[in-house]
Amino acid sequence: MSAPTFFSKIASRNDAAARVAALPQPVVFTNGVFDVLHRGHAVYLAQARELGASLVVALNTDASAKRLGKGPDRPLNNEADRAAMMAALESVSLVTWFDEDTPIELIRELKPAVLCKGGDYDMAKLAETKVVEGYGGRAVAIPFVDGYSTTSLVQRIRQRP
Ligand SMILES: Nc1ncnc2c1ncn2[C@@H]1O[C@H](COP(=O)(O)OP(=O)(O)OP(=O)(O)O)[C@@H](O)[C@H]1O
Ligand SMILES: O=P(O)(O)O[C@@H]1O[C@H]([C@H](O)CO)[C@@H](O)[C@H](O)[C@@H]1O
Repeated sequence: MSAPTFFSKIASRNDAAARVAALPQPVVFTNGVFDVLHRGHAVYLAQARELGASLVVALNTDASAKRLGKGPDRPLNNEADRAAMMAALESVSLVTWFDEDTPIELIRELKPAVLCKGGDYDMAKLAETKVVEGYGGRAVAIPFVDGYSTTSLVQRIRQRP
């Protein structure tokens, strides 16, 4: 049996710029850990995709994700597994990674037309917003879907007897 075609949506950091340039434009970009997927992520990504013709998801590498301090054993899913789950979603056009603390360098390189985060972020306070607006792009917060977060899901699973 051959590998599912969605694996072809995964691009190395080195290949990301060329792959993004070949996507239908305008490109929407988002970033994050996306450790254990939940409904909030699925709705968020589908709504982000509607803001353009393609959606690029940049995942924190495992080393970068660990530095965010979400917990000593986070991420629970490694970077290759998180990328596979992202690529399997219909709303996602391309998946890549970044190893820094923020996606700023990658955004400078890819120059997406739209930068998205969930409504748990104030876009006006993000350094990424200045970068995107600096080349004529826009930064958009997608409404938060209440009651869904990976951290609360993991806590609930761990509390079960
Ligand atoms: N419930 C939600 N509704 C809308 N957007 C969300 C929701 N949860 C996360 N997002 C967005 O998804 C992206 C990735 O978020 P992240 O992987 O940190 O999810 P999380 O559930 O908050 O995880 P954690 O609890 O581990 O911090 C971010 O842009 C975030 O704003
Ligand atoms: O999954 P998260 O925690 O939403 O992802 C983080 O987002 C940060 C955001 O873009 C700026 O605060 C980013 O800097 C961090 O590297 C994670 O991707």
